[in-house]
Amino acid sequence: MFDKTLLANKRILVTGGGSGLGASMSRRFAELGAELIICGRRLEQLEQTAAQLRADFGGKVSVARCDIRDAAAVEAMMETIWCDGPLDVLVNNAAATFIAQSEHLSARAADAILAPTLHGAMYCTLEAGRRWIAGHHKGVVLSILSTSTITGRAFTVPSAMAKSGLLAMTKSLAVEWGPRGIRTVAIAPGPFPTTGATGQLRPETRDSGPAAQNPLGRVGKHSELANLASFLISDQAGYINGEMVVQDGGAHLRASGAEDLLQWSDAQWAAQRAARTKT
Ligand SMILES: CCC/C=C/C(=O)SCCNC(=O)CCNC(=O)[C@H](O)C(C)(C)COP(=O)([O-])OP(=O)([O-])OC[C@H]1O[C@@H](n2cnc3c(N)ncnc32)[C@H](O)[C@@H]1OP(=O)([O-])[O-]
Ligand SMILES: NC(=O)C1=CN([C@@H]2O[C@H](COP(=O)(O)OP(=O)(O)OC[C@H]3O[C@@H](n4cnc5c(N)ncnc54)[C@H](OP(=O)(O)O)[C@@H]3O)[C@@H](O)[C@H]2O)C=CC1
Repeated sequence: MFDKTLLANKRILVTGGGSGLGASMSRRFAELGAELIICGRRLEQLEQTAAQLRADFGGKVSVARCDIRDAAAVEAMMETIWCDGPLDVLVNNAAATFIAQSEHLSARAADAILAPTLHGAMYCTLEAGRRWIAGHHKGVVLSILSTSTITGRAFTVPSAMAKSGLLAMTKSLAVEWGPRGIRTVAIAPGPFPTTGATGQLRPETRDSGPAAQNPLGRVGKHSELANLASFLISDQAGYINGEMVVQDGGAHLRASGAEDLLQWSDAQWAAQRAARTKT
């Protein structure tokens, strides 16, 4: 659907690019000619994904082991990246969440979600943005958000708060950094099955499937999200700034996606907490 050179000469950092939707986006970006850097905490996972991309598309793919909760580590990663030249695109994809009754969230539990999802993405954005501005280089920040930014979402409140904060960042920086040649854009995905999302959000005891709840009767395909992301970061989308594009089959127009959990009994929630304690 795109010219095979859509992203040629683009140097792109994808946080959490070793697995899940980050890996699927990275795959499409590589196919469209981009040079990639993928970061995450699990080096082996990153190396495996990078090796596959190199084998399939032959382009340059590097890995950076980085926990984005650590501001100093993010700064060091950006320094290393910029040694070889500026980035053109940052994709804020890495995030964390889990389902929990909010009254049972400890401060550490809330921070476990806010730290990577909100703070980590902001550290990455600031480190890239200040370098783009200093070097008079154009840039794009694409953040992967959620429809919880529109509906709110029960039982994943820290995630909904973090994603809403990043939407505010996207809109605010569009105005502040637009004149410096930096675009900020976002995608709000609906349900796209990944090991991370399924493991954190859909325990076997949760019976209501997202496909059945969706107006289109299905979950999203990774290729659909990867194509939208490719367009938004490309020069073809050069006049889109400060926007979040929803890609959920219309699901949020019907429900926030947590309504089934309102039916859970305290005993079910206790079992959910106990299952977490055992792992
Ligand atoms: C909503 C749709 C949009 C978003 C979708 C996605 O993001 S999909 C992507 C989804 N992908 C991912 O999420 C992938 C990334 N996920 C991760 O890196 C990890 O799973 C983590 C950071 C979420 C938790 O790391 P960890 O287990 O090493 O954490 P830790 O040992 O450091 O504990 C810190 C505190 O948190 C507490 N706590 C932890 N889990 C639970 C729970 N299930 N239940 C309750 N509480 C929990 C734990 O008890 C502790 O508090 P305490 O007891 O000390 O007061
Ligand atoms: N899948 C879905 O249905 C939906 C997903 N989203 C959003 O899409 C994005 C991708 O989700 P998905 O692919 O499902 O999630 P996954 O859990 O599959 O992937 C998360 C990625 O983030 C990385 N990561 C997590 N914490 C850190 C950290 N502290 N530092 C660096 N990297 C980190 C992980 O790598 P590692 O563990 O090696 O660090 C992993 O590669 C997220 O922003 C999510 O909120 C939004 C709505 C729905």
